[in-house]
Amino acid sequence: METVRACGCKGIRTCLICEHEYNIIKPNTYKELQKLPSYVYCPECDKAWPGWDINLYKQHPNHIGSPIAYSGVYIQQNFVDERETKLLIKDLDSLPWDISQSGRRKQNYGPKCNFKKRKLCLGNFNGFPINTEFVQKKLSQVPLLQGFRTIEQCSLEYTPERGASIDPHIDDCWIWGERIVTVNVIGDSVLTMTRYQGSNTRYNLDCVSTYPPVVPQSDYSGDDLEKAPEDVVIRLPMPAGSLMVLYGDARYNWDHAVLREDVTSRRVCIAYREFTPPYLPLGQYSNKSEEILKKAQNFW
Ligand SMILES: O=C(O)CCC(=O)C(=O)O
Ligand SMILES: [Fe+2]
Repeated sequence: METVRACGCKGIRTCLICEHEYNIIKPNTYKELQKLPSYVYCPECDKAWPGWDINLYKQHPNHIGSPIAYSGVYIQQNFVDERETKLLIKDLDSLPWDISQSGRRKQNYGPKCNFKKRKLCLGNFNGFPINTEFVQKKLSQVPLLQGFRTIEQCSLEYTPERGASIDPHIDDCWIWGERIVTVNVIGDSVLTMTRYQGSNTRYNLDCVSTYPPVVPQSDYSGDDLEKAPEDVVIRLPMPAGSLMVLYGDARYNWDHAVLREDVTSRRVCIAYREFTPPYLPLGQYSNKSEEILKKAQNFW
């Protein structure tokens, strides 16, 4: 699909709008993944239980079946309350939304990054909207996020009308640090995890071995639990108001995706990213990031 599309999709990315306009038929990832063994992660017991329906996590502590361990995910429910959610949505919607790919809209505040050439520049980055400052303050209170310095904040909007989704991917590993933070503002949804099978050259994964981990690697391997099959799907709940952090194994060894079928009402989340160690103060490339880190302290 090389046609320039008004919806914002390019190449292999599609949404309902361009699929209808250009009669694009795509394999149904949701249906395909449903054929595999699947587990639903429970934030309360930090284990994944057999099943597909995301509501299964709500059965805690009365889960059914044999759980498996799933490492590298932290979910804090009710991270933002109803009053904060209402304020946040009103304030985000008072700022312009840009169209993005696969039916999403976004509000991106951060430096310009060329992932292919591994080049970073300030662009027009001037910090973050003042009305979102309280969220960053709350993030700084989370023990797992000690030392997290936000350098990119990106609001994302998904609607069922546009059939919005995000294809399975790993976030870039040259510039974006270990902890991938998402604040789910409205619209319960699901992050679907599948094992990454591709090469080390994609997503700049080859950079990971060149810097130290930020989150200490735990020695707990879930030894007492059953092992996950190779071809497995792990479903992570993203209820409205919750905080999610991906790190370690879940961050680097698994693709994450938001499937169209899991967007049943308007969903808005805010994604936060930090620099990799070489771009932090004292890092090898700190001279390239100094100005950006300064701008990132600003709220306008
Ligand atoms: O919408 C989400 O929760 C995931 C977004 C995402 O994976 C990304 O922006 O890289
Ligand atoms: Fe991502």
